[in-house]
Amino acid sequence: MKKVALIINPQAGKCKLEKELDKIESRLTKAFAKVTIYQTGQEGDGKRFVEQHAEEIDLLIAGGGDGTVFEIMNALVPLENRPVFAILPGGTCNDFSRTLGISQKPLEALEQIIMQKCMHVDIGSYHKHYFLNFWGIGIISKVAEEMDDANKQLLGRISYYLNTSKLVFQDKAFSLKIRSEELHYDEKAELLVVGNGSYLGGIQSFFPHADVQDGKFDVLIVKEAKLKYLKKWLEAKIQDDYPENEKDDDIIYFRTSKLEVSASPEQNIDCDGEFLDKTPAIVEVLPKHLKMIYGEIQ
Ligand SMILES: Nc1ncnc2c1ncn2[C@@H]1O[C@H](COP(=O)(O)OP(=O)(O)OP(=O)(O)O)[C@@H](O)[C@H]1O
Repeated sequence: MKKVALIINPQAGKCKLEKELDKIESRLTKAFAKVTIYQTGQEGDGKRFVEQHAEEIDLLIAGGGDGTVFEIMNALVPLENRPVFAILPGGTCNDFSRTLGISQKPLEALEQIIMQKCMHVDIGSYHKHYFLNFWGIGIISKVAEEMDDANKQLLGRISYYLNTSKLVFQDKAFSLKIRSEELHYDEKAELLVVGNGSYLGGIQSFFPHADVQDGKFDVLIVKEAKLKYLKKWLEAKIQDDYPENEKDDDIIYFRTSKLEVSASPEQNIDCDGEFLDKTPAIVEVLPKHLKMIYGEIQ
């Protein structure tokens, strides 16, 4: 790979990457023949850069938090000639970079990127929006909506779970209808998570064994989000083992490549932490759609 572009959000993660930018630039220019570094000034700049320049380059690096990666990836996925994509993690959670075994230390991550180990990864899609990590409705979106910024800054990813534990005591049930080849569902639920990557909120929580090359989502429906499930999810993290729940009627887990989802009342959709739409939606895998750089996958 010769032509490389790094799009960096200098504000992300309390300027984590910006502080290392001189070192990042000198290392990249040593490793590649042509390097362009573009610093975003506001939301939308990353998208414009991709639309104008991505098809001319070999490797595109997104430097920032999950919001920056989401914006850049969403502009990249629809292009016909897509460069190899890499994430230089610079935010709080950096979920997909973790799934790909990329170091959370920027200069170590940069060395992994320079090694250029690539794999084709699945992308989630709905209504021409794309996600790397998850798509969800129900208490998952409420967690993000109700998370205050001060908590997020102070406690980082742990605040995600503190908020979840608050929410399991509230009644958030809605009528959920799912149509997929593997499952038809017509009942009350409090949570639906469609997972692509294995990390959520910086923790390998819901789907520790998710495979980003299998052309399938991991889908979790929780009928009633009792506190015992929160305990199970945390235990699953600790034991690195998803709780098999065939015996537990309140949790349904299945895998699929496409599902149609509707809800009553309509629900806000949380797509990799961004809120763009409400239900109904058709959620689909784009198999092995992006070629991405990976590090040490466990
Ligand atoms: N220069 C900039 N100043 C302010 N916002 C920016 C800038 N460049 C991009 N943005 C927007 O800021 C939003 C948040 O960025 P991002 O998620 O990368 O950082 P973060 O919020 O610090 O990270 P995290 O969400 O992991 O805590 C994104 O939607 C992005 O488009």
